[in-house]
Amino acid sequence: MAAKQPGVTVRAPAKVNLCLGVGPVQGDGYHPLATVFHAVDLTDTVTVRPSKRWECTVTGPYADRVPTGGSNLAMRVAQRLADECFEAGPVSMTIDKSIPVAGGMAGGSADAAAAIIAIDQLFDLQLTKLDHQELATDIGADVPFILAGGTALGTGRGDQLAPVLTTGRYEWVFALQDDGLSTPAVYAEFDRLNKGRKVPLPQAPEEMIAALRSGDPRELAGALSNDLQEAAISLMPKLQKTIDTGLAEGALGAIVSGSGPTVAFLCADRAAALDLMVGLTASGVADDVVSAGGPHPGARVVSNIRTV
Ligand SMILES: C[C@@](CO)(OP(=O)(O)O)[C@H](O)COP(=O)(O)OP(=O)(O)OC[C@H]1O[C@@H](n2ccc(N)nc2=O)[C@H](O)[C@@H]1O
Ligand SMILES: Nc1ncnc2c1ncn2[C@@H]1O[C@H](COP(=O)(O)OP(=O)(O)O)[C@@H](O)[C@H]1O
Repeated sequence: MAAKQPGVTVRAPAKVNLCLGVGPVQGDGYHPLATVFHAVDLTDTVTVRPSKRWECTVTGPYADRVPTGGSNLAMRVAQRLADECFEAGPVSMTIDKSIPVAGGMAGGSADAAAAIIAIDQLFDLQLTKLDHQELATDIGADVPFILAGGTALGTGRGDQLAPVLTTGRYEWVFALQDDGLSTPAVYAEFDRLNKGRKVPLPQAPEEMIAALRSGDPRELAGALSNDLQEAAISLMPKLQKTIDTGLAEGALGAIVSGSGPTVAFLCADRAAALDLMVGLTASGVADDVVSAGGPHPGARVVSNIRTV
């Protein structure tokens, strides 16, 4: 086993589901989805260096909420590749975390996607795109999209992807909560709320796809939808006030991001986003407020470290 360079740094984006259609739970415990993923320029940065022993350090505002052992999704990727590939071995990993933890923005998936690219390059494994996708799908349903980035239709568990044509750039404000929501708990709440109802299979989101092609943020705002929103609000009722406040403060549209509890607000432009950040911060309906634009590329190498 020999690393080809002293270190590799990869950056990976957060996502918001612009629409999230959820079908009835299947025998494997997963729900069939029809979702449009959208990557935004709120990113985590993962650096790997060859090491004699496994190490993981997390920095940034959410560091204390992220595991550093084998349950860290990025470490899981690195350890899997070390087990499976003769050329790969232990690494010292640093995760600089800006994506909220358990926020419905795929932060753990972003780190896992970054680790796939970083370990491949560090040990020159020469994995194919298909190898990347298969490993990503195995780690988690959101990981394949984070590798791809941009805006994409996700079906199956959310891991079957097709790119969606978009025009222009969209400005978002995200209202964050200190407490996270567990993804399995939100899906379980969706099942509980729908007990006795016939949940249809999710349909292709044609209105959303047309809105993205138009490039008009007002049209996009009208097409936002999330079948998990009711469940997320049921588990965290204060999110309804966050949504109402952001809309009253001028957001074009609002949606719980994935399984929540982050709320995503779509704004007319950058100036409107900055105004909304001020309004949301002053109202106290979020523990933190950040802005980001999309679409953004998927996980990418930002530097090959040449000196140790
Ligand atoms: C809800 C979504 C929307 O994009 O993301 P988040 O908002 O959590 O980031 C995803 O479906 C989350 O994807 P991800 O967090 O990668 O899920 P996984 O680790 O594969 O699965 C965790 C658990 O979520 C549930 N799950 C996940 C995906 C899916 N299509 N149906 C499900 O029921 C299952 O209970 C599963 O055991
Ligand atoms: N690299 C990682 N970053 C964040 N959380 C991680 C990571 N690896 C494992 N986890 C675990 O996964 C859980 C969900 O994390 P995250 O991906 O941020 O949430 P979500 O699925 O809501 O987007 C966390 O509570 C944490 O225990």
